[in-house]
Amino acid sequence: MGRCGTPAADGSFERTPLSKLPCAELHLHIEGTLEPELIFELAARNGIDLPYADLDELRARYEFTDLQSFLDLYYANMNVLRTEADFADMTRAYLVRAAAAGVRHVEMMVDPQAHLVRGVPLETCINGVASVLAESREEFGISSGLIAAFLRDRSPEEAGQVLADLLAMDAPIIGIGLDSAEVGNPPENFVPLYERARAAGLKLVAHAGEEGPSHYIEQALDLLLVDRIDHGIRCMDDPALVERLERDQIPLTICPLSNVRLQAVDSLESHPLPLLLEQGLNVSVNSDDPAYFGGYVDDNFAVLRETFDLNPAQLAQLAGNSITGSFASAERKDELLAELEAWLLVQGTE
Ligand SMILES: Nc1ncnc2[nH]cnc12
Ligand SMILES: [Zn+2]
Repeated sequence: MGRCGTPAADGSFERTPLSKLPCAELHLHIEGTLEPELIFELAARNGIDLPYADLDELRARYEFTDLQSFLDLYYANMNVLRTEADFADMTRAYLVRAAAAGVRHVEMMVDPQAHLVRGVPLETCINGVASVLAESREEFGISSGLIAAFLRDRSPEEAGQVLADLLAMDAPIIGIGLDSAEVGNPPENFVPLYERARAAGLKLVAHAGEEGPSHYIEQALDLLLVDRIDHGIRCMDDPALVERLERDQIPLTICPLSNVRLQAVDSLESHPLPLLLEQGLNVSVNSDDPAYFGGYVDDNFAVLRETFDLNPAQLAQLAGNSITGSFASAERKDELLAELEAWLLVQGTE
């Protein structure tokens, strides 16, 4: 199928807007949804002096050269999150936007250590986020799960203690993840953490091959035994690994706008996602930290569609991968795949 839409008088091509593509979002840091307006609102509510005079001054900082330059601002802005209500408001704001984007299931990460080091108790961040997720299906039509992500640039011992505390409080988490500064902090450092999480019946994901080398992806698979890889784009450096990812249908949660903004790729045009999709890998589209990278999941789909001229069947394949790669129940997956099939049928007639 070619482009759908109508050529404008000046010859440019105006695409017909697609009706909401139903999908799952599998790679989303809830703290990365903290929009500048909410940062100012929470700072005022909590009596915090921000180091920015106004929204424009804050927005001027959203120019990143690499992952670390983003992480510095991401962690600094979290300082406004102090109470359960702050975490709950941030989570609700994301769900409102995600529902508008077509998200029907979300598995979101939270970074407990980033709050603990600021003196915010585990219960405050977990209960604040989880209280809103508990109602997400009823309120927003979005089923959900929470993943506790561990900071790989802090010690494995600290991560182990936080996992023990999460288990002791019976935190409503479905799995664990591994994020923050990747290069120099390989998956192999966290083998005992992942063993403990697996023994507790948790699902396992890890960022690997975002900025770090392709063998970090292999370590995450072989040593941590992860169920999916967050990012994974550096697999392109190793054809045998690409073949393995295809053969074993390992889900890769890809974040195109993030990769562009953090300069993990030279440009959107050179992003490997279409090649990986064409080669049959289980790649999905996600927003990572949408408040920082210029768009939510629908924006990511829109730029991909525009840049690579993706047709509805290809968009449905990407959305289908997000559903099959999720940890949703078999029943929920069937429900969402049926919705997607209905979406695809309608595309031909719009
Ligand atoms: N893209 C990303 N990579 C690693 N850690 C993160 N934490 C939040 N966003 C991240
Ligand atoms: Zn991420």
